[in-house]
Amino acid sequence: MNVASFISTFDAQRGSAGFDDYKDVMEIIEHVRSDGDRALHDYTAQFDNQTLDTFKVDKAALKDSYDAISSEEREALETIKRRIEHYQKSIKYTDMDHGEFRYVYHPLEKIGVYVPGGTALYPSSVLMTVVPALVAGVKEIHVVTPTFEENNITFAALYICGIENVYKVGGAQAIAALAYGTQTVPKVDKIVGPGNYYVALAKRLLFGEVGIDMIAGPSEILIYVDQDAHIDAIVYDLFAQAEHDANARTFLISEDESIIKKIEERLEQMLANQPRSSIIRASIKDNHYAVVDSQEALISMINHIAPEHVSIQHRDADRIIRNIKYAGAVFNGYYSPEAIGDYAAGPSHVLPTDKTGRFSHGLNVNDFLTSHAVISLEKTTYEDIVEPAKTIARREQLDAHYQSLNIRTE
Ligand SMILES: NC(=O)c1ccc[n+]([C@@H]2O[C@H](COP(=O)([O-])OP(=O)(O)OC[C@H]3O[C@@H](n4cnc5c(N)ncnc54)[C@H](O)[C@@H]3O)[C@@H](O)[C@H]2O)c1
Ligand SMILES: N[C@H](CO)Cc1c[nH]c[nH+]1
Ligand SMILES: [Zn+2]
Repeated sequence: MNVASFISTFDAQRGSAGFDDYKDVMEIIEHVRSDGDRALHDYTAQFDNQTLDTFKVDKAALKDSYDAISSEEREALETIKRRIEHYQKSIKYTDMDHGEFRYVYHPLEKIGVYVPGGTALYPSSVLMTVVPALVAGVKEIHVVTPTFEENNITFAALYICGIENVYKVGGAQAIAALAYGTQTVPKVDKIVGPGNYYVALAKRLLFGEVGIDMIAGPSEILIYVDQDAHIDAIVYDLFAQAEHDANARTFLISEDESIIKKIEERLEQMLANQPRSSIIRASIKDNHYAVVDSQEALISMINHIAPEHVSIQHRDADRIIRNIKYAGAVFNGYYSPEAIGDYAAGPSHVLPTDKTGRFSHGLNVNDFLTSHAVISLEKTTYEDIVEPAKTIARREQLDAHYQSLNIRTE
């Protein structure tokens, strides 16, 4: 497929929700808003097959989970946590004080974190969301997750982060619970974190009632290769995103048609023995690859789709990466596979999907801060800048504005 038809097929197939999906998720949201915990019980039974006495996780259960993981797992979580902390601390804004104007930053008071748990455990998503929030100074963090097994590594990661408020509930109903509050789950100011199609749709619908970080839905990767690509490594890189969800998207691009053919053949062979092969097969569509005839076409394709992950395993990687404007995160070369970013590189793996990278960015410490300007002018500065303000106030025919400015110059 060439680039133009690839882009139009992509746009046509894009998972923008149909009316029925909106209707279903709106119904879930409305039920949670009016019936609180009772609705959470209903949906947890319907979608997660769980009948729970309470959603709130006992603090002791978090500690038990921590005690139950191996020392190797504990060390891995702690090492990754330190790396994420280090990265997030280095990008925290500091106050800029120029004497007259400054911005002040405050951590958000009360946030909700969605940690996915439908088809896999996500302790890495605990670290990638909670650590930036802690670095920002958020004091009250409430975590929802459809993680029901006893002594699990997601709870262990929460314990390591010192999180005490955890609720076993997932999907759109968990987002609605955090947005409106229920008898058990408190209303928060902002919800962050990734999740499947239903979670992403609920965040979309509830934005405004509650703050959201971004649309971080089903995973995506675009991989650009040249003829020297390591075929098996590329197949695993594609599988690694496809295995998250039947709605994940993978794109394989090259100017060399023969390498695409080789990767596609190998992909079929390797799929036979791959765990989660049915999810992978559902996710990898027949038309997920394209042959580009120029790197300019590739770059415009990337900037159009703004994929969650772009992996460039091509001899011209540096030149291409310089020209990418919109993407969740960009991975340069063979030793920067996307999966290292999922766990240990440092930047959060919570990234915008479904083209929303054109206007939003990966989760970071600044998503947990609000800011406001403080303007304090002396008479001389006021007099220096007031005339253009008066001119525009007059032109806007907002007389009180004009008088408010003018009276101070008389
Ligand atoms: N973009 C990112 O930054 C990022 C990061 C990590 C993971 N992810 C994505 O997170 C997702 C994890 O998905 P998951 O499903 O394993 O876990 P999940 O926790 O996101 O979703 C599970 C919940 O979905 C709800 N659900 C399932 N089927 C439903 C239906 N038919 N109707 C209504 N609700 C339904 C259930 O309540 C269940 O608890 C994947 O899509 C993965 O790609 C994205
Ligand atoms: N690739 C996912 C984001 O799309 C993040 C993740 C968590 N664990 C493994 N992978
Ligand atoms: Zn992943």
